[in-house]
Amino acid sequence: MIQDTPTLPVFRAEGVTRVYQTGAVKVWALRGVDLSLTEGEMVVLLGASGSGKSTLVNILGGLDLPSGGRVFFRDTELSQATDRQLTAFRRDHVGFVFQFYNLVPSLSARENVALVTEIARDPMPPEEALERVGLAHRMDHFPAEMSGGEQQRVAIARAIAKRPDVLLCDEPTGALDSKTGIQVLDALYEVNRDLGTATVLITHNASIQRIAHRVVVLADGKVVRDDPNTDRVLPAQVSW
Ligand SMILES: Nc1ncnc2c1ncn2[C@@H]1O[C@H](COP(=O)(O)OP(=O)(O)OP(=O)(O)O)[C@@H](O)[C@H]1O
Repeated sequence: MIQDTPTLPVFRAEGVTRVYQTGAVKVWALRGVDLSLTEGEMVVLLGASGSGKSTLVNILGGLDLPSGGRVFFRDTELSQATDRQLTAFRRDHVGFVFQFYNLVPSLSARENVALVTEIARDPMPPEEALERVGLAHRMDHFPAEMSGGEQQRVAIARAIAKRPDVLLCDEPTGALDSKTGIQVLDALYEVNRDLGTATVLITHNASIQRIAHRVVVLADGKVVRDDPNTDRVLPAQVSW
């Protein structure tokens, strides 16, 4: 068993709602979510398709605003922020990892990561970011020359190279088989452990919850479970 319990709040959501309106039809994607995320914590977010996971993570990451309720990043209220403030928040504090890697095909792994480090305030060298995700030997490969898991690890290197405070991952292993999926989880696990980056990981694979400090389950736009994981394991111990 691995014991490490971080404590300070990095995100706080209070009564968050999100209603999508398409014509006359309203969809209540979030129906009053209360949640806090602690500095350095790894949270796995589970829930059926349509339960509101991506909506919640997009709001935490400043990609979207709630319809009601309040969201704070440390002392800053995101739910009151202007577009310009949200852009600055995302640039300075958030790394995103999505199911599809969105790498530039004509650029090497190193160059894909350098796209971000060239505009960040205090970036790590692209080489260090790639080493952290186990790709020291693939720096000059192009996306088409890499496996899905390697491409996703380049995407993780790109997300962490600007040293974000939080890493928001929406189905990062959704397109991967078990072997490459575990390599991707290893990279996320080590970033969280070694850099202390608070991490939210959305997944449909319930066995992945075993690597989390805390497990949150959404159903129908509400938190129906929010529990610490007292028996954390390494990604290699997850049965896929
Ligand atoms: N842009 C949008 N316009 C209208 N409805 C939307 C929009 N985005 C999401 N929804 C609806 O909001 C609800 C929650 O969607 P969300 O994508 O947050 O769920 P999810 O739990 O991430 O699902 P999945 O696991 O399938 O990705 C769903 O009913 C979805 O159809």
